[in-house]
Amino acid sequence: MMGGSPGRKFRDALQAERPLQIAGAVNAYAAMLAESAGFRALYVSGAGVANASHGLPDLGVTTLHDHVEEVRRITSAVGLPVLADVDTGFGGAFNIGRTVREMIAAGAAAIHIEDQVAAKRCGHRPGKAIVSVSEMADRIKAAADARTDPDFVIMARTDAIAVEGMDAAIERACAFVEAGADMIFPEAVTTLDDYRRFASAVRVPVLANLTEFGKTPLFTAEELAAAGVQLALYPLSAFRAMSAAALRVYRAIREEGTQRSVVGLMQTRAELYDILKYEEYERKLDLLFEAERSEPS
Ligand SMILES: C[C@](O)(C(=O)O)[C@H](CC(=O)O)C(=O)O
Ligand SMILES: [Mg+2]
Repeated sequence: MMGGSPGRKFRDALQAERPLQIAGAVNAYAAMLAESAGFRALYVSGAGVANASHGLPDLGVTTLHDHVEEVRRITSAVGLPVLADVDTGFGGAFNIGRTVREMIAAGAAAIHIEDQVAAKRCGHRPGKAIVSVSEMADRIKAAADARTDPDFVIMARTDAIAVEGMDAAIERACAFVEAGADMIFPEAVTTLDDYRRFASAVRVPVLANLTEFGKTPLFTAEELAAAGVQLALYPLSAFRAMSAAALRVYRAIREEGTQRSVVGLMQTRAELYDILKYEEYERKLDLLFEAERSEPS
């Protein structure tokens, strides 16, 4: 187990694996599943917080508190470093400072903050609008200034490719690094060559967002490594799979009057307990009660 602050652990994980694969986890149990599958880092997706926890679209409706709460639940359940999506930072400079402090207190290792206007959209949908380079640079400065742990990672996301094109997006990314961003998340990249261009221009780690049904092809880790990408994000992959499976189960029960045809889709009780370390808890209870019984009254 690597030691240090969550930010340190995230930076160490990046050294241990190229690209560092980061798994989206929509709740604490999903985080445990990802940990058991061997991931070294986790992601709290803004879309995940909105869709999975609140039944809302990813349109800037959720609050700092909603995101922090999700991070806290996950960092309480697993020891892996967590990258948290904070959308546009939840307000002006003071709000962004508060966002960073609250995220550090909740145990996050890193945040990504984007250059969309506050009424943000999913990065893979049309109709995005972005703030000026200087306004976004101010967001980064406010975030970096609020850091209470120097290893806490501030990642700048730019949504500019869809709005202003590749050249402008690369120029922006360079300005954000200048303003203090530790890593860059270019959103909705469409080719490996574009990743290569980003990686060689910014000289800090670049993240590829491999969200399904979006604008970025599902490049492999190997392809991304060859293009100089250092972080590979799978924000909603497990959530999409869980949702499809859940709907099949709900429908089968309604249509067939029994769940028998879909039991094969389910994780068994034994598998669930294995992930939760249920038996360890039971043993602890037994020991506690034994101790109580043997205490003289
Ligand atoms: C990465 C992302 O910001 C998220 O909130 O998970 C989304 C993912 C998605 O909507 O597929 C985004 O790319 O905007
Ligand atoms: Mg998001």
